[in-house]
Amino acid sequence: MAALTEEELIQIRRHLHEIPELALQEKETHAYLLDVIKQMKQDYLTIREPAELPTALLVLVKGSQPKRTIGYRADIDALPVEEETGLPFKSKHPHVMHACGHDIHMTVALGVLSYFSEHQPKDNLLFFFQPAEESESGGKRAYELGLFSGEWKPDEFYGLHDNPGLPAGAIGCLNGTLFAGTTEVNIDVWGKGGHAAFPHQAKDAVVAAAALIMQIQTIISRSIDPIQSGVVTLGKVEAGSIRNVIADHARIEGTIRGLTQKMIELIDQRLAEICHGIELSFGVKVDLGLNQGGYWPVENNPELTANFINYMKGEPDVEFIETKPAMTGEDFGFLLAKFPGTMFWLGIDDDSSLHSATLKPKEEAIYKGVTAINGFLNYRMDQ
Ligand SMILES: CC(=O)N[C@@H](CCC[C@H](N)C(=O)O)C(=O)O
Repeated sequence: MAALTEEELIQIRRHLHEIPELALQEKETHAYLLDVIKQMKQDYLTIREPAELPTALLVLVKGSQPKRTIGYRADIDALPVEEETGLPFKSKHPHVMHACGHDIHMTVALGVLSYFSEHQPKDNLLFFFQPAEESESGGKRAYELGLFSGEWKPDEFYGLHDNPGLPAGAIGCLNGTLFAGTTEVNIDVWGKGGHAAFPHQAKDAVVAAAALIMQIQTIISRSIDPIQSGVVTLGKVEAGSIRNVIADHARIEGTIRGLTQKMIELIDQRLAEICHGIELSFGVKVDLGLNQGGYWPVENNPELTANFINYMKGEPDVEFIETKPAMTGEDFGFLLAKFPGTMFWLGIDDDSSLHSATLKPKEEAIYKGVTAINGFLNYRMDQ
């Protein structure tokens, strides 16, 4: 089979888009990726399906004169979002959608892999199809399970994220911190239930949670140097069962973002203090759970990233855009702390933001992305 064509890649992307799966549940996606990869020329490929992380997939392409192993990572999970694009190939899985464009990430990786399955690379190439980027720390899990040891250890690692704010197919990057570090926040407020008519005999978890939410929103405006930046978003709140029963429990889930580890720790600390204050003022118990997982700030390696940017800037067929840091998180930050490398953006030109139910990436980005990455890898392997 020849390297995958633009039309074939679009069909692959549409199929992946139809079968989104949540973190660590990516069985159908894994099986489909495997099927596509097995149809490629196998002469230089070794495929690995790690039992310890069953939805992950690693493929090593044997180089002709290897000086190094270059890693390339694509994340494969989706989000609990009900799709509203109206596309003929919209998600077949209720309440799950590739709303972060990981279908594009996988397709670009397959395009690059199929090219190098036909044109043996000089260096070894390691493709890592990674489960669980949105939650459950797939990158960190893979590392801690030892998946990157021996011949599977990359000397340098690259990965992309799609970006609706950039023209389709444009490459964006920054030599520095590209993405924020994040901490998942879980808060349980425990009060005392009761009759709606007798609030003085209860400890209302809803009122305490409401006050807590408003106080948390003062952390960024009152405790953080305005010249620096951070984010606290509380995306999910659950409490109560019926209008006339005072709730004894409220659950709040959210995420903290900061461009440095110090910033994240400062926000974590203020959050703990505010939770304690709510306990005192409302007579409730507040359990605060913080989990950073592998969502460390995405720090691009200075030398490798300068080289990457230099190539992309000099390539007439690539539209390169120097970007600012973003408050998105990525567990590729963990892998870049273990292996030097570069994360970059691929433009998909859409009015909808990442994580929205109406995200519709422009598919012309796929082939442009594959071409830019193939060009960069060939350039890198000549160095
Ligand atoms: C690119 C992207 O959107 N990534 C996610 C990563 C989530 C990290 C973690 N589960 C959290 O919620 O903090 C993002 O939301 O930025």
